[in-house]
Amino acid sequence: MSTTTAAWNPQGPSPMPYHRYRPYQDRVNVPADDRSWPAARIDRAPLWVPVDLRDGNQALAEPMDTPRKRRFFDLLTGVGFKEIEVGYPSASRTDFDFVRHLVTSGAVPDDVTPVVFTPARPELIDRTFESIAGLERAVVHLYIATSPVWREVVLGRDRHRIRETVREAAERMARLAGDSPGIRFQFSPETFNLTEPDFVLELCDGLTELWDASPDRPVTHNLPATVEIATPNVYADQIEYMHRRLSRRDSVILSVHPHNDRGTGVACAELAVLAGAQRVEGCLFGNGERTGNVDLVTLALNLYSQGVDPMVDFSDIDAVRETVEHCNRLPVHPRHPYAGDLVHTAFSGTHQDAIDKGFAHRAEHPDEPWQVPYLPIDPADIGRSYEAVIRVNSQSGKGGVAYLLRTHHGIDLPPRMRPDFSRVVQEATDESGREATPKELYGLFVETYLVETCLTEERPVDPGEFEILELVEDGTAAFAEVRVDGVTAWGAGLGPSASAQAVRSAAHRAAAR
Ligand SMILES: CC(=O)SCCNC(=O)CCNC(=O)[C@H](O)C(C)(C)COP(=O)(O)OP(=O)(O)OC[C@H]1O[C@@H](n2cnc3c(N)ncnc32)[C@H](O)[C@@H]1OP(=O)(O)O
Ligand SMILES: CC(C)C(=O)C(=O)O
Repeated sequence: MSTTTAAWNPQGPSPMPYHRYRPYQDRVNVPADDRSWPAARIDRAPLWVPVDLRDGNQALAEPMDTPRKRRFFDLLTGVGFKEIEVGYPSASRTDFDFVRHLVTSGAVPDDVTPVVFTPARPELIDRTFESIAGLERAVVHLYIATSPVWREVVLGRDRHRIRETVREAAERMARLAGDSPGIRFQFSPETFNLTEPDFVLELCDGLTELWDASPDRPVTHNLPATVEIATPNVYADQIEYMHRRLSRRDSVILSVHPHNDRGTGVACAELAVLAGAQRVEGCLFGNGERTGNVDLVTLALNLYSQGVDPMVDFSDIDAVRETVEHCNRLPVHPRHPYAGDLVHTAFSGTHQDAIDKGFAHRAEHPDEPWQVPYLPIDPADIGRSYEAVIRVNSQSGKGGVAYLLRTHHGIDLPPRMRPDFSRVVQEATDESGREATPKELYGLFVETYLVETCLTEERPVDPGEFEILELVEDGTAAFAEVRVDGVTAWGAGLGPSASAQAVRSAAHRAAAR
C-alpha cells in the first residue's frame, strides 16, 4: 500500500504512540506455503465444543456455582452439543465439585463427552483425574504456553524445558488413564498463533506418538489464537500449515480456539475451518477472557444462513439467551448477531420499504428460498416474531408506517394515501424525538382521518361542492381522497358505513385547509 497521502484524503498523523507496536510479521514466523483455504467451502458443521463452563467461567467476576453451571450444562446438551468443556477441576473446590456433581448425578447424556482442563503440573493433573473418577467418557485437556514471550517472561523455560514438561505431563496422564478406553486426550499449545510453527508441530507430533493416537482413539490438537495478533487470513495460513503436516492425520482432531481481541474471532474460526480445522471451541454469545471467546451461536447461524445444517438447535434463541444471561450475569448486546434485541429491526425508511416489499413478494412465492431484503435469516426460524421487524421513528418512511398499521391494526392504507400519513407521523416523531408505537400510530390515524363531527359543526360541507378523487374500501375500512375548491385531502372511515364516513371526513379536512 502506498504511504503517500492522496489529495482526496486529508487525514493527518495520529498523536498516538503507534510506533510502540510491531506488525505480526516481526513477532512470529508465518509459513509462506501455497494455500488452498481461499478456494475451499464449508459444507458441514465442525464439532462445536462450548467452553463456557471453563474459559467463559474463568472470565466472570462471579464464577458460576453448581446450580448455575448445571443449568448451563443442561442448556448445552439440550441444544445438541456433544462435547462440552465442563471445568478446570484443579482450580477451585467449586469447579471440582461441579465435575463430581456431573459424575454422581447422572447428568451426562450417553452421547455427550465432558472435557476437563489441566495445566502441566503433576499435582493438578492428579486432582483432575480424581474429579473424573467414575466417568465413562472424558477428554483430559492439557495446556501450556509455547510462544517465545511466554516461555521467557512467564514460564522461564526454554524450548527444551517446555518439551520436557509436556512429555512428563503427558506420560502421567497416560498412566492415570490406564487402559480405560473412554478417556481421550487433548493438547493446547497456548499462544499457538505466536509460536514458531516447527516447535508446535514437534510438540503435537510428539504427543500423537506418546498417546498412541489411532482413528478409534484420536487425540485432539487444539491450536488457539489465545490473543489475536493479525488478520484472520494469517491464522488460516497457520492452521493450514499444521493441517498439511501433522503426523497420523487421521488420528488427530484438528481443533481451533479463537479469541476476539481484534473483533475477528468469528472470521478466524471460519477461515480456520476452510483451512482444515474440524473442531471449534468457543462460548455462547462470545463470553470469555477480555473481548471473549469466539461466539458459537454466530458461527452456527452463519452456517445455517448458507443452507448448511448447523447440527445444533437455536430455534428458540431467546430462551437460550435468557439462560446464558442468567448464568453469566452478563447481558447480550442489543446488536449482537442473530440474538440481540434490535438485530431484526429496521427503523429507517428505505430498509422498511424493502422489507415490506420482500414480505409481500414472499407471500406470493412462499416456496422460494429466503430472500427478504435486510433479513439474513427468517427471524421466525429462531423463534422471533415479526412484531419487531419494523419500528417507526423520525427516520422512517411511508412503507414502515403502512406496514405497522396493516400488521397491528388490519388497516391497509392505499398506496397513494401513504405519503400523506407518513408526513403526519414524521411531524409527530420529529416533535417527540421518540419512537411511535403501533398503538400511537393508530391513535394518530384516528385523530387525523376520522374527523367528521367537529368539522361538520364548524363548517358544514355541501356534498355538491366536492369531488371524490379516489375511494378504496377493503371490508374493514374505507379511504377517500376528495377535492374541495381545488384543495385535496384524505379521510377514512371504519365500520359499517365506512365509505360515507371516509368521504365526509376527507371533505371536511379539505374544506378546513
Ligand atoms: C489461556 C487460558 O485461558 S489458560 C487457563 C487459565 N485459567 C486459569 O488460570 C483459571 C484457573 N487457575 C487457577 O485457579 C490457578 O491459577 C491454579 C490453581 C491453576 C494455579 O494456581 P497457583 O499455583 O496459585 O499459580 P498461579 O495462579 O500464580 O499461576 C502461575 C504459575 O503457573 C505456571 N503455569 C502457567 N501455565 C502453566 C501450565 N500450562 N503448566 C504448568 N504451569 C503453568 C506459571 O509459570 C506460574 O508458575 P510460577 O509460580 O512457578 O512462576
Ligand atoms: C489454552 C487454551 C485452550 C486457551 O484457553 C487459550 O489459549 O485461550
